[in-house]
Amino acid sequence: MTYLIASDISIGFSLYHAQTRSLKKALLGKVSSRFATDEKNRLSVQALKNISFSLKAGDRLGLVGANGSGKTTLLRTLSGIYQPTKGSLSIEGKVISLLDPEQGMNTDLTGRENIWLRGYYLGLSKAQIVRLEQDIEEFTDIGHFMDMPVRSYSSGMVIRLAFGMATSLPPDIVLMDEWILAGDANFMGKARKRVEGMVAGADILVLASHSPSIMLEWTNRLIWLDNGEIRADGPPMDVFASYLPKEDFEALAAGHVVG
Ligand SMILES: Nc1ncnc2c1ncn2[C@@H]1O[C@H](COP(=O)(O)OP(=O)(O)OP(=O)(O)O)[C@@H](O)[C@H]1O
Repeated sequence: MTYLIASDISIGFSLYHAQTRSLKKALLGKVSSRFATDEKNRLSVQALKNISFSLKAGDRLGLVGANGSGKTTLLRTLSGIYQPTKGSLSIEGKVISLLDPEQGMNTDLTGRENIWLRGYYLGLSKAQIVRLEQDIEEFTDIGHFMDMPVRSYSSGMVIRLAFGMATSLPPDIVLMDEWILAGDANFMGKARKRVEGMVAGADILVLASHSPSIMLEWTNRLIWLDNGEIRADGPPMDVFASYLPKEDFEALAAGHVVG
């Protein structure tokens, strides 16, 4: 049984490069400031504060909020990149995260070597890795670059490879940031089909995006993050009614694309 439960999660980052007295004073003095000092009197920013929700099979959660509201930090926490400073996370199911294009890749190695490394890491047999390699090679369509170091790739090629690798094995839980929607139009058609297939087969989706139309298409529940806290949680149109400017909400309700 797949589930994901976040219980009272908070995350603070120490800001090692912002320790001058005047800057501290300016940032700490603000009302409802997200800045605080840690136990060593270092300035820290509260990226997430008391986040709780639970997801079960069939849930498609969207994260919305202004720049810096904590969406990426929450996705990274759910994927295990960040440890919560407070609270806990309980997850059952195989998680695939499409968060940073280069995540988990060694850019000094070739695309092919990265695929084999990933295969070994996942405990696959040689025959399984060969199939994985063929699938990814065909999908990414980057030709001889497959045998060049990843650091020599264009950003579009890195996205293709990362995307191919991340979507090649069926997950229970998919964590996605909106970079997945960037890329050349030609590739996007192919990529979208693949991601749709992957999400359709998964039990749970968590997606962060700034596009209301994408959220309506992909999700059945929204959490609005505001300054690292949950401001609203509910069906997408209910949350959009308070989150979006009136004219955008009306356009969305009328079925127009709102990017
Ligand atoms: N590694 C880090 N070190 C210090 N502060 C960080 C770090 N990561 C995030 N933050 C801070 O945490 C807060 C939340 O950032 P986050 O990137 O999660 O927001 P976001 O909602 O994803 O924004 P955007 O829509 O711009 O991508 C911001 O104030 C940001 O500056």
